[in-house]
Amino acid sequence: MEKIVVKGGQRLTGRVKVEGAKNAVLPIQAAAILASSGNIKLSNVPILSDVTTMNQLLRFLNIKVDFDENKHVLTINAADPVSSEAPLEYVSRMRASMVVLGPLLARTGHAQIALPGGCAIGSRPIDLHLKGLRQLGAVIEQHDGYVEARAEHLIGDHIYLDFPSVGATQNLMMAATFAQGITTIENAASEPEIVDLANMLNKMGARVHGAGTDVIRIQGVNFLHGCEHTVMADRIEAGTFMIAAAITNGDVVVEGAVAKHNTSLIAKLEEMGVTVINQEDGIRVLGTSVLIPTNIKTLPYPGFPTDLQPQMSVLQLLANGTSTLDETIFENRFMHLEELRRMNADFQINGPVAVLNGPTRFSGAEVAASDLRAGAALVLAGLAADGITQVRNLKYIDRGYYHLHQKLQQLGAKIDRIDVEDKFKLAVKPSKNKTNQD
Ligand SMILES: CC(=O)N[C@H]1[C@@H](OP(=O)(O)OP(=O)(O)OC[C@H]2O[C@@H](n3ccc(=O)[nH]c3=O)[C@H](O)[C@@H]2O)O[C@H](CO)[C@@H](O)[C@@H]1O
Ligand SMILES: C=C(OP(=O)(O)O)C(=O)O
Repeated sequence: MEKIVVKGGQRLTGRVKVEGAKNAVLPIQAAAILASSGNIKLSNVPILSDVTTMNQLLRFLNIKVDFDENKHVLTINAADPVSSEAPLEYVSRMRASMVVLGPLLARTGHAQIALPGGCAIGSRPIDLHLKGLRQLGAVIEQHDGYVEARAEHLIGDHIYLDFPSVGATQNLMMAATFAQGITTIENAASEPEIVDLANMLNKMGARVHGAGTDVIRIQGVNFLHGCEHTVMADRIEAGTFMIAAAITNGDVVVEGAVAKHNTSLIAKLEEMGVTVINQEDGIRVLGTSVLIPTNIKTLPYPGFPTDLQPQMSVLQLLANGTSTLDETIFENRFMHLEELRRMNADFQINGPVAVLNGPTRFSGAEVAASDLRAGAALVLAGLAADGITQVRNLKYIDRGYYHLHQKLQQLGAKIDRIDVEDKFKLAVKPSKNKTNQD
């Protein structure tokens, strides 16, 4: 078992580079299923366990996948006949496996996917995905823990989403590329990752219009082919480093970060007294010694992203007074706060609202990540804490952050990733060499 160990108190300075976006590349990998000829060549692909899981799932579906990790280039070829079943083994490891439903159904007329169930942050139903696919003419049944969809032909329709679900919008957009006629998705999600997927689909020969707004129109085509595409920068990873800079009163340039993708975060950082400068090569964040409290509500894009809420709660807890956090997207996304209590945080949770009483003097403790962003939040709290913080359950952090500890190290953090077994072995058999325990 590995842990991230942080000795707090260092001001972060310097430059850090953002990877390609996890939440953009996963649906884009799934979209490759639709290409019955040619290679899909993806650049700027992040090296993350979720990307590996999606690659394994594609291979299981009889699709050729080659990931050149040195170059961050992923080549996918789905020219051979594709099988249509995604078993629980993959779906349970990564909920985003669900986005193969739309493309599999469109390509093969059949898709059988293990039901994902909930996860640590909430229940995460897929009713909107299924409702939309039914409107396109799919017959859908649930049995033995699977959802099974069939459709000889999908036919375009007007779909209204009760909530602008990111995954449902992606699944429906991909299914509709092969539907006869025109599909309109109203109250569609407008996240930048939706735009990235639409751009990629259009390079494959699809006709998707309006992505990035709340009405997306897709004119069906008969055939999609290979293309080349560069995955957008990860706005959540970028935001995590921007918050880390603010947490340590640092001065950090987040290279490759796109300001227009993080306007809500920038507005909230500025409200708290942090200086944010939009530069040609990224975003520079300069901290402040006195953070002003602020109230935050998570919302669909362009509202404040739920995926930055746990990290931002750490900054709010450092502010000079009481802040609130209203989590409207996932009903159970405060798990990190209970761990932060072990680091001296003072807060009350009233349903979807957390009242965070700052200023907090975090003290180091042993804590465990319950999900990806909770893990990032605990590492960030460790950067500001007195003493040593040890964060367990790194498998969650590895889903969405590439070399988080090394990147923070480059910025001056005293942070390491250690194998607990090795440490134990070291403790029982001390080496003659002197080791630096910092
Ligand atoms: C891989 C990926 O891109 N994951 C992101 C995606 O997840 P994901 O696509 O799962 O998120 P959704 O936008 O679908 O979910 C948002 C809300 O809608 C609800 N809902 C969703 C679908 C449905 O059929 N019925 C339903 O009720 C969910 O329970 C949740 O409360 O968007 C979330 C919201 O920005 C982010 O936190 C995730 O990081
Ligand atoms: C919730 C997240 O991802 P997923 O939807 O893959 O669980 C996330 O990226 O924070």
